[in-house]
Amino acid sequence: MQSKDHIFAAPIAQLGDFCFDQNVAEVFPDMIKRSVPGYSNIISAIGMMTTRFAQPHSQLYDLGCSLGAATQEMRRNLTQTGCAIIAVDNSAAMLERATSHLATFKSEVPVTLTEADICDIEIENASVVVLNFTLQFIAPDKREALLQKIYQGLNPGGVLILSEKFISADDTVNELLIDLYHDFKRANGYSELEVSQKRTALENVLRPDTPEHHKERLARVGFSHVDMWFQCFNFGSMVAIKQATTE
Ligand SMILES: C[S@@+](CC[C@H](N)C(=O)[O-])C[C@H]1O[C@@H](n2cnc3c(N)ncnc32)[C@H](O)[C@@H]1O
Ligand SMILES: O=C(O)C(=O)C[C@]1(C(=O)O)C=C[C@@H](O)C=C1
Repeated sequence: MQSKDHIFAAPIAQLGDFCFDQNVAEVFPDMIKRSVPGYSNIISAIGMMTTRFAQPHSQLYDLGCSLGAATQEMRRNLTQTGCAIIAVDNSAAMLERATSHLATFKSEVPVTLTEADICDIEIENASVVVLNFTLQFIAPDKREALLQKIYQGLNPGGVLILSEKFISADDTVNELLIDLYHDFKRANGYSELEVSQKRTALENVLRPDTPEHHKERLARVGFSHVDMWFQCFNFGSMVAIKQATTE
């Protein structure tokens, strides 16, 4: 039975910055399902792209894995031999639950769960790298170096799947998408107070970029083929492909 997200349901006098602590980890499946439009579609597509892009005897990375939803979907859809998945998160509470969650599924694919800052880990012999609503929580001045490391650690023909909350470069559209997003949250049972308090708590920790900024930065670090494959309101997912040597 999944616990319901009521974290911001009551007035919080000293509202601090949002963090992925025990309270969040306990309700995370409900929180992310009711807070990210298209989340389940994105997770399914990560599985489909794993089937296409995973290379034999390579590594796949889930960076900011939370409870391992993307890791499990990659594992379920891996048809190549000799692959291993490395799932990284800097929240001990998330990893603790990821360990028990992933253990409930049978699989021959080895998964290494690592508690670390994704800015500090090595990426090597990678065919698939997933940043599923994680980069937005990385300090903006650290994002390019992280993406550069990912690009360099990817094998030719490898893919980065980057899902994010976005801002629109057009103020009018940005306001519309934020309003539609809040309508989405209300339709999913969140109160005005929950929407408002969560928005305040996220202000200093979730720093979204425009799709254009993402595309420019991904091209700058070396990706040859970049575009959005999914968007719903101010949330979406991009693919960035490292040129295969035969091209
Ligand atoms: C919105 S959740 C990601 C959702 C998850 N990828 C999924 O698909 O269900 C963001 C995650 O990134 C993790 N995170 C944030 N900053 C991090 C960092 N610097 N290093 C590692 N993990 C980080 C958080 O602990 C949290 O679990
Ligand atoms: O922007 C918001 O209001 C959100 O709730 C988004 C968001 C996210 O994109 O990661 C923030 C925290 C949780 O991880 C779930 C969803």
